[in-house]
Amino acid sequence: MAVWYRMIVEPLAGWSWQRIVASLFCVWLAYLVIVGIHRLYFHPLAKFPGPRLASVTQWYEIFYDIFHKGQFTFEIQRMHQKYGPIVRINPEELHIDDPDYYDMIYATGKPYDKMQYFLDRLNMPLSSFATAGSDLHKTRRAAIAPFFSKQRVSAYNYLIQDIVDHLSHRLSAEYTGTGKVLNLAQMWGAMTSDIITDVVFARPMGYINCPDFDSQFTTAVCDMLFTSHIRAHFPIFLTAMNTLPSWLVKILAPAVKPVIEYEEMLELQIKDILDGRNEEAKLSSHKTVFHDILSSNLPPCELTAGRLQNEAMSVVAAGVETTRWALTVGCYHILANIGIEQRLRSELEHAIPDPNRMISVPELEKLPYLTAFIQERKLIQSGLRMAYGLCQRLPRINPRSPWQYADYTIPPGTPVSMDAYHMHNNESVFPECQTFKPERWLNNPVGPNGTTPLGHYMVAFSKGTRMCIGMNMAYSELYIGLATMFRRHRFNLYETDRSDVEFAIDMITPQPKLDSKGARVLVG
Ligand code: HEM
Repeated sequence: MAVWYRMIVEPLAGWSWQRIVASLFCVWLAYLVIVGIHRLYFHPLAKFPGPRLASVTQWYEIFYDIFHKGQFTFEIQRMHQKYGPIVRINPEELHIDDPDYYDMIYATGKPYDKMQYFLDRLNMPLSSFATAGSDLHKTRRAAIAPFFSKQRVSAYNYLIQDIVDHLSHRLSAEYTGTGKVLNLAQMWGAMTSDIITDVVFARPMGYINCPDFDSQFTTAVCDMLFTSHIRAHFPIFLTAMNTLPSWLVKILAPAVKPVIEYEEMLELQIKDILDGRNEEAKLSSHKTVFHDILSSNLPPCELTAGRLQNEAMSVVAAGVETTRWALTVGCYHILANIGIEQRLRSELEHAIPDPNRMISVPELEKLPYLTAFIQERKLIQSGLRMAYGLCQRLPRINPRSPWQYADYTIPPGTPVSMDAYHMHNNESVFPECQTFKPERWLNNPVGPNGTTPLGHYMVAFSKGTRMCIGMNMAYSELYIGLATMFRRHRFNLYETDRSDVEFAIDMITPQPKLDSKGARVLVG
């Protein structure tokens, strides 16, 4: 008989089940106490400041993420107010609030990893975005990078302008002067979804034709974000969900049905592409991201349908919600500040005499006020809690050497995070950071040291080797979308105030208060 049986099972033979359960409970408690003591006094991060409870248990973060609905980013801010610029926010991770340290963590050309447990959040483990190790990430990113270069994105600008023109025609036909209420987030969501599906798959889905611009696709992307904390903290749910047949999951969890349908749709599209059946792509005037991936140096194991589906999902998830929210918040602040709206309109009218003949993105980039506005919108995305790209922290790991922060030596392998929310809320860099001021970006402003350009502290797209790969496309969407809409249409806010665009809930991307009906306007 096995030794373990003689040592463990035989002595328990005479025990009642109550005694066994009570004993197991005591062993579990003792284990927790030992782990807690280790984390508090003997862990490599024991000397770092922070709430003791957060150092002892991950449940501190879970409480704010899940039970308090996306409030951990705000809790981190409170920790910094109490404990200083470096805090231990959970048993294994540090967070830094110091704008001058950003370049150290988010450095270019450094082999820094991402944190594994964060990567389950979006259920796309094979994407570049969710690849923890820096070497594999570098290979995967290199395969999609050419597609997102400035030059290639410039070549797609006509597609973006076409989609925005279509949207603009719809506003003229259906909304202008009719009293019909327009939900800005829905409109921009339909647009960003169409831009991505057209550019990525060369298979435009026509979401901008949906009644009220209410596209199921955008809703699915949003729903995906709303389950992200549960997936991050309890990956078992994800594993269980992934092993069940999708028809069953759709019945058991109807809320995730649109997400699953969306994934299935992507899978079919990718199979079409791999089988050469993607007719739209063949007829299309431009290469899709898959042309780049398939003609890259990636080995065959990196070119499976599952991997490509994950990559596509990540591009869609990263590109739809971020840009949609940025445009929505941008519009709100233009309309809520009459002086800003007038100044922007007069610049656009001067630069674009005929509203039906829009100018190119490079020409739009030269308009100082529109550019300042877009910078300030980015600032607001992160700093003023009104909008964001990604509001959640972005942990990085230096696996081989320590980082030094002030007197603290951070052990190799420790996840260290910073985020745009703290960066852009820093009063020493952005005085009156709660005020929306495009003017702060005019005349080449500098940071607090008097020499570093202010733009250096803008991190909405992050920095370094893992920074946003879609930044050029996002800029094109912002320039073309805002310039076209404000050159051609007049909007008045409808039953909407700042709380409808204010960052209240962290679901990786910022979400407004739960009972918001959205930023809405009437088109004049
Ligand atoms: C205003 C709009 C946008 C903002 C603020 C934004 C922000 C960001 C940030 C902060 C990251 C870094 C995430 C991390 O470190 O974990 C990121 C990554 C990424 N973004 Fe964006 N993004 C925007 C638009 C887009 C668009 C339009 C696309 C694609 C069409 C896109 C595709 C991606 C991808 C694929 C990554 C992962 C890159 C990698 O891991 O190498 N993003 N984005």
